Amino acid sequence: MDKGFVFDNFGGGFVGRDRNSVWDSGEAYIQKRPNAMPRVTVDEIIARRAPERAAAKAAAEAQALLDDDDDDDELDADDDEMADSDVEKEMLAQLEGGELDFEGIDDDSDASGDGESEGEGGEGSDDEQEQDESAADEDEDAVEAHEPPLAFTSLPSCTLSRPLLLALQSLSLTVPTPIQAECIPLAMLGKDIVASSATGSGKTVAFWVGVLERLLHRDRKNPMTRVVVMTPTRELAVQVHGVGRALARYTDVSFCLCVGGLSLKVQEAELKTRPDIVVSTPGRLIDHVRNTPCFTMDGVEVLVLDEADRMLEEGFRDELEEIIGAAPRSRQTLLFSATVTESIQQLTRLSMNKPVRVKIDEMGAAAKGLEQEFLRVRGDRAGESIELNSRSGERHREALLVALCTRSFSTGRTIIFFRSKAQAHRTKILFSLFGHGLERSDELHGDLTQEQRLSSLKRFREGEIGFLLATDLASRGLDIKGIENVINYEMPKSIEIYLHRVGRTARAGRKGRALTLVGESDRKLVKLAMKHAPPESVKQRSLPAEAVAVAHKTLRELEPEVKAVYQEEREEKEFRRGNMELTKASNLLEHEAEIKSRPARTWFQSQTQKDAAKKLGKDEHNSKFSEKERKKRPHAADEEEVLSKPPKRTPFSGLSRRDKRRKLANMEDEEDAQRDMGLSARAAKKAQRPTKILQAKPEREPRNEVGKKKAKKAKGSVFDRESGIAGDGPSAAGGGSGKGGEKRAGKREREAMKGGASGVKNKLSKMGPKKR
Ligand SMILES: Nc1ncnc2c1ncn2[C@@H]1O[C@H](COP(=O)(O)OP(=O)(O)OP(=O)(O)O)[C@@H](O)[C@H]1O
Repeated sequence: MDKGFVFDNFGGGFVGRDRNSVWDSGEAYIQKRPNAMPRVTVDEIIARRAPERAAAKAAAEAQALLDDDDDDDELDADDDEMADSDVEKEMLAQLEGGELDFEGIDDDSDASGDGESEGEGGEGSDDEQEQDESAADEDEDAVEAHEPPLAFTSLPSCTLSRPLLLALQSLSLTVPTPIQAECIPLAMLGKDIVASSATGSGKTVAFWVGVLERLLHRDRKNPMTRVVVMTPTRELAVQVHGVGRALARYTDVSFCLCVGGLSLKVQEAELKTRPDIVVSTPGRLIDHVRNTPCFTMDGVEVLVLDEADRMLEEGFRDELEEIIGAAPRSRQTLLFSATVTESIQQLTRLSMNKPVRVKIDEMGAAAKGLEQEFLRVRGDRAGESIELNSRSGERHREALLVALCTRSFSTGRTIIFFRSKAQAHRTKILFSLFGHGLERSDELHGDLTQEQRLSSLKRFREGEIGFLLATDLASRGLDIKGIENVINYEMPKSIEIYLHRVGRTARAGRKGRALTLVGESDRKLVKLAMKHAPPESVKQRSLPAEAVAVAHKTLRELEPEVKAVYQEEREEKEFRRGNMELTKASNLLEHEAEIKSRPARTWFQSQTQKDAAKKLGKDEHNSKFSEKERKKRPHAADEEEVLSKPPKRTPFSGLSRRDKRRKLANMEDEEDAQRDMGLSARAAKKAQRPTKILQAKPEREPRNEVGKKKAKKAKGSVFDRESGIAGDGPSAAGGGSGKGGEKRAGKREREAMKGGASGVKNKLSKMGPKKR
């Protein structure tokens, strides 16, 4: 392995301008429904409302001319607005007071903050970046001018086939990255692999080359699906599929992309041709396994899980178990991710064959060219006037974001991550209304149609828009050339999610910048993020108070318009729903016979189960650092401890569903057997009991209610009382706890059973006289 590996200048962006041929937008798989109403976008609604807005603006200006005292208007504002202006004042005071420095981040490293407030410094850093870019471009030209080295010839101990070498060369991939150098030979040998390396280090090529090389030697007379590659998101599947096809362009290997949200029919038709490779998301793959007659996983020789740790999280786990169960045990399994967690270790123990662990970078290390900035959001502390997630707290963040995006993040492409779809959508509305370049933005999250999602991504990668407002749907694997900045609107809930998000920039040896808005409660995660970063790459950013205040004021003025857009969206949605119902009904009337004759599809999960799994997944994804946990462990020495803590083991941990069921059944059988044994022991003892015992009633002391209850519990079984065990002390009769007593008595009974009926007899004969 080349320890001193440095990326050449071609790297960074399978789907960028330079590698357009790799990118397959997945459009071919989109099923066009002629009768379906297209969804209206935020931009369309805003454009439609333009005349209304202009009229409202004109009216407001006219009113302003008539009304001299603007300040009085401000005072008339409702409570909310008062709260906002309070926020503004407080913010200004804090910012002007220079309170923005926070512990945990090197105080010496706030140069960028100073630069920002001076204005020129911020510009300067952008210039530097541009210079870097142009130098990089020049270098590219220079390298293109002379003959490039033959691709991947430096791979130790293996030789790749010519079609693959040619494809690698055509993609300007000449020297294998460390993860590729390690994994390709192992994959070609058919070994199971668990591989991890930093984001943007070339893991996709690492598994594709090994897989494709194996496929070149397949039995062509017997076509079948031999390789299944799975990814957690549809967009990543589209990208991975595109890279695979580009690498296989000089071979006869065939592919099929099977992801949710795209046409089932197109996929079914392709699966009929028995493609060598299927790239899929788990849900859709199960659908095909169950419902597409010609598709089976019986011939699968290689199973690849990209972003494997995510796939093993709640929400995907059950699906994955079903898929793994459907593939032959003799298959080769390859797991790749930048973050390898305990869940992967569990899988390796269960369903992999002596996997080789390849680890290039330290867990928690971000890409080398990444500059990490943190901007403190004041008032996120509990008890302060601006509460986290309160409306005013949210507006404070929005103002900071807008100020950032109109200033130092206004150039280059920026991906902004949000925890919720709702906030991503609201920000899209705000950006579009705000203008000043922010309207060049699109959203990417699960509330959009697949067509819209792919279109957003396409526009972003082609540079049509500068801001992609995304949820964690886009946090893993996406490799888009030219993403210079990542902004985290809020700190994600775990260090893994943080690493994946910021890993969308600074890929393949390029430089990039990630800025995170952090609150007081995020301090520990910030420390964790800094742990593996060189000190000079971590900076604290501040913003001029005036810029934030201006943004705040404008956003507040836009609020009525935001509400109007929401209203239009609601109406639009209702209308679309009605239209859909109508189309459905008319289809049913027109094609009733055909629809009813279709074989019923079977589903892996019902909609309720699906929703529950989705929710669980979401909770697990977002709650690695739940507030509850924080409160419970306020003095935890190191948050990493929490991360590395293995999940609580239950008797069923790590078992497949079938084994779980089997174990449960065995346990139930055992319980039944024990219960039967107990019953027969009791029956045996009963038979041995003297028929009549004449005993004077002991004199009873008066007891209070509690005493009565205790006495009732302490009575134990008839056997205990009569055999005298009860008299041995409170514990013997279960005096302390009725249950405990019963348990102990049960044990004795079992012991007695072990010794057989004679043992019982002996014991009883020993006890009998004592009692009597
Ligand atoms: N051998 C190579 N030489 C130069 N560039 C490469 C090489 N291999 C891959 N790259 C570039 O590295 C970039 C990142 O690759 P890839 O998407 O596979 O990273 P990754 O490790 O899977 O990242 P993530 O963890 O974010 O999924 C790609 O744009 C590709 O162009």
